[in-house]
Amino acid sequence: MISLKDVSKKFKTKLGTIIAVDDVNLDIKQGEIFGIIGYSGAGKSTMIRLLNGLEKPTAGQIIVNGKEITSINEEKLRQVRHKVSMIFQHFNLLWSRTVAENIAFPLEIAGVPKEQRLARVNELIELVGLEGRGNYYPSQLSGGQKQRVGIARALANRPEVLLCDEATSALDPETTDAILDLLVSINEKLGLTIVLITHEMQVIQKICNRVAVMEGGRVVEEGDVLEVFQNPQQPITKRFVSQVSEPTQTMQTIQNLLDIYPNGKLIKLTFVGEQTEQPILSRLIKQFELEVNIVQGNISHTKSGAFGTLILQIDGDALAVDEAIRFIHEQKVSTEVINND
Ligand SMILES: Nc1ncnc2c1ncn2[C@@H]1O[C@H](COP(=O)(O)OP(=O)(O)OP(=O)(O)O)[C@@H](O)[C@H]1O
Repeated sequence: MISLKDVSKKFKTKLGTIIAVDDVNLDIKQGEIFGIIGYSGAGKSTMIRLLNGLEKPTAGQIIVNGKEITSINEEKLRQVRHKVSMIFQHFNLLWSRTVAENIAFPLEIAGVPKEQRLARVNELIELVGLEGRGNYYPSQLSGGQKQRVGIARALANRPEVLLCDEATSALDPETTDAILDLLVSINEKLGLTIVLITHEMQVIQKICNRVAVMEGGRVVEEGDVLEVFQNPQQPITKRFVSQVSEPTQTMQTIQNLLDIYPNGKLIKLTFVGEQTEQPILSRLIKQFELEVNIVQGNISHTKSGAFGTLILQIDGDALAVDEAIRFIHEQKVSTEVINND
């Protein structure tokens, strides 16, 4: 559906050249929800602007729905843009227009006759759950309702791709969940491809099929969400995953335990699927004469399945501790020793 081949984007500034996107290769499949995650300055916004043709790459090719958008003329680019729609963190609504008039706006620009426009607007109002709000002004709506208007407006001309630019970052956690559920239902009902950029791993965990992690303009890791959660490779990915699986209090407890018991070992186990059903902990305690302390346990649900993490503190004879870790490893449970660094 969308392919990026060796794409780079450089900006020339007074302070020198900034490489916002650095040699990126990506393939986003039709009908999937694809997440791009990174901290501020990683290059996410530039990526999304490249995908809708608002920026031209300095090098490389971008193919959207079979069309190479890097070299086509303005007229053809407009046609492609018609199929690629966008929603924004701050909604970008027209404040002097009602909900219905906001949703109708792209239809007016596309020259859709009034009667069809009205019918389409009503359909969209129902789709996004804003029945009865058509005559409200944006100032009379909650944040979540404003984003629903943004989504309805983005869908008006039946796009094939929806780009979401930090679409839930201005919303509280409950409203975020409701908007993410709406995006999933739209993706399923309409078969729409969704590409979202975010700095929140919860968003990726909840709705994405696949994820790309960006750092310094590069895609440093990419894969199925469940796999990336289970087995993050890069330090930055590990940090993002721990946003979800290890609350801040746990990190504090871990630090305290490392300080109090410098001799014991803290290990993190990651389970997936049927591994979660094995009595590994009781076997460990029966087989080894060690002190085993549960620091934290957690189960995270992703779109393609659940995985669990368990942080244990094991103390006792150093050789027995190493053997116990080997034992856990043999049960095909991913094991990581947490060090004081
Ligand atoms: N038009 C521009 N001119 C010069 N530099 C730019 C321009 N747009 C982006 N940059 C620079 O490119 C880098 C990547 O920026 P980008 O906005 O894409 O990152 P981001 O991950 O979206 O971060 P944020 O969430 O803070 O917007 C930054 O160093 C930024 O300052």
